[in-house]
Amino acid sequence: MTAPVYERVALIGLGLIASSMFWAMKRRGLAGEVTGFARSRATRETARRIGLCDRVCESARDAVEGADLVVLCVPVGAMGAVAREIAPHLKSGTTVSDVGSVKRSVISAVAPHLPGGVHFVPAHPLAGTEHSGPESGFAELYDNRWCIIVPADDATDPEAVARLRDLWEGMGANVDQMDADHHDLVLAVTSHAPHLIAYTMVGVADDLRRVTDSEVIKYSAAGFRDFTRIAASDPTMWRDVFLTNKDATLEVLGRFTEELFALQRAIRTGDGDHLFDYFTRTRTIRRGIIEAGQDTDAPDFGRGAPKS
Ligand SMILES: NC(=O)C1=CN([C@@H]2O[C@H](COP(=O)(O)OP(=O)(O)OC[C@H]3O[C@@H](n4cnc5c(N)ncnc54)[C@H](O)[C@@H]3O)[C@@H](O)[C@H]2O)C=CC1
Ligand SMILES: O=C(O)C(=O)Cc1ccc(O)cc1
Repeated sequence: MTAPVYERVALIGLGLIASSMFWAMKRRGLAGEVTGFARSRATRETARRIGLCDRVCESARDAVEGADLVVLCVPVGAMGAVAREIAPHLKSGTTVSDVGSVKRSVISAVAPHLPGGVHFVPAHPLAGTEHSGPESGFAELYDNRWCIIVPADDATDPEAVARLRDLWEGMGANVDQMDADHHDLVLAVTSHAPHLIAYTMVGVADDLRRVTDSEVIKYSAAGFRDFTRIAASDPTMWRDVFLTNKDATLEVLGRFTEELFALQRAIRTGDGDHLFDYFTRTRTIRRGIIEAGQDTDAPDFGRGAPKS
């Protein structure tokens, strides 16, 4: 057990990410009391039944009252509305953070609502699964994964940043810091575009089912199974990710399409050298990741550098 990093933490939105935070905080005694709120009554009832949060409140206002840290764990498109609702009830000196997969749009949507005296320290744990809801969380989700802290501006109180860093490290994560635009571009390459490609591939296979009958499922190889896992991710969350990280995702998809066309052309023209060289280059990238110790064949990404 460690000393609590925060006496009072409020989690708004009680799905995979918030529930994993709760169990991870409890595992190491990182928070005195954790309150929670979710919009749906059914989610609040489930949370109470499984002991998720020390106190599940009937309003966001009650949950944040007196909190030292408030973490917004709702879909990216809902962050602004939640910030507006809680803003008048935050005490001075509170830190507001979030866990959204996109940072620039969350900063733009949340920051204008927060009163002076409240520290805004956005963050993004690079850890998740295709499951959602209060029952999908587990204490180990963040172990040895990256969490990226993205201070809203240069004037952010360094002590507030350091404290949030302590919390994420206590929950098992390795913490890095980045600016919002860089974060959104990196994530468009490593997470957002790959998710869209998985959604597309599963959609294509489903279209072809008319031709292949149930063989798509029967003979699906490991690669395709990974696609189906990713394509089972929450539709609301991913709709919001693409709508709010529009520019970076479109930039990456533009480059992806160009490369795909070049590979398509190589196949059509029988240009084996092009295919061989391309696959040799990509194999080197994969080997580099393994040598850096950033992959252990885990199904999800975001494994942080091993703790020394
Ligand atoms: N699922 C993943 O793998 C990861 C998700 N994230 C980010 O974390 C955030 C939460 O994602 P998950 O926990 O996976 O979602 P989830 O779907 O499991 O949970 C979301 C929760 O927010 C609640 N909610 C939705 N709108 C609300 C509102 N307006 N007011 C109050 N509660 C509301 C829902 O009822 C639900 O309890 C998202 O912003 C997502 O981008 C970040 C890293 C990984
Ligand atoms: O399950 C997977 O493969 C993921 O990619 C998890 C994930 C999804 C969204 C994020 O913003 C961060 C991590």
